[in-house]
Amino acid sequence: MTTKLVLVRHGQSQWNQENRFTGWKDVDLTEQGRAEAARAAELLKDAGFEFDVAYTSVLKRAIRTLWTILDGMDQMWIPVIRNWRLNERHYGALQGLNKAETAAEYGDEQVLIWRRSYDIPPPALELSDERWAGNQRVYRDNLTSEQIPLSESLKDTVARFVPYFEEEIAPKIRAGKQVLIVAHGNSLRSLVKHLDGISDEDILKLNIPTGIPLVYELDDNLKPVRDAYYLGDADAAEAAAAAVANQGKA
Ligand SMILES: O=C(O)[C@H](O)COP(=O)(O)O
Repeated sequence: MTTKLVLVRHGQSQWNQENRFTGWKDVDLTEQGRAEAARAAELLKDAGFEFDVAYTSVLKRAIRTLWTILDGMDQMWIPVIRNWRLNERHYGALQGLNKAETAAEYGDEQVLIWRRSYDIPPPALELSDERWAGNQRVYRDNLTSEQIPLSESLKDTVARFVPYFEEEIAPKIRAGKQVLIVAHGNSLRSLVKHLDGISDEDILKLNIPTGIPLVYELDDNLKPVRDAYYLGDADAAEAAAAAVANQGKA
């Protein structure tokens, strides 16, 4: 049996628009981001998707994207599960800084390492930093202090998201349920790495554009039976991914 799994990165957020490192900062969608989510709904509806369950993070840019997609598809009734394990990779002390300005200060190469290396985390937050996620009820009440990151590499993101995917989401897909996951650039990169078996080196080149549904067709072992593909205009998706890559250049 082949089962489809759809991944969507949230639409453009306020800090995407301002080109700032976002991570766990809970910024909302821009008007363009809302339009991207509405367009994703149209593409999914036209392709005939009927979802059984949806997963998202506890960050409003992803939640609102999911709401907009389900609203546009008239499937708002399906179960929605929010979990912090789908959150964006934590960007540590870089959260809030402008990406191009950071590249001008530290160099494009250093910013590429912080953004895309597999196991090198960005500089860590101090526990006393007002940006520390433990100051917010959503994390203080639901995570242990060890689970609240001060910074995360992609490897750290894989370590918190992929086991959740395997334990919670994979059984649903194996049971033939049509699953929608709306998450973030780097939490989705960690899942794509896992599904496609991408090496630690090659994952550096992978960029995921905002608001475009990425479709996997998976066999019973959750191995892709063909390359995953973006719905809609493939050239536009490729150009949008290239634009994401360029955000970290001076
Ligand atoms: O957290 C962020 O800034 C973005 O969601 C992803 O950023 P990146 O493409 O710079 O890793």
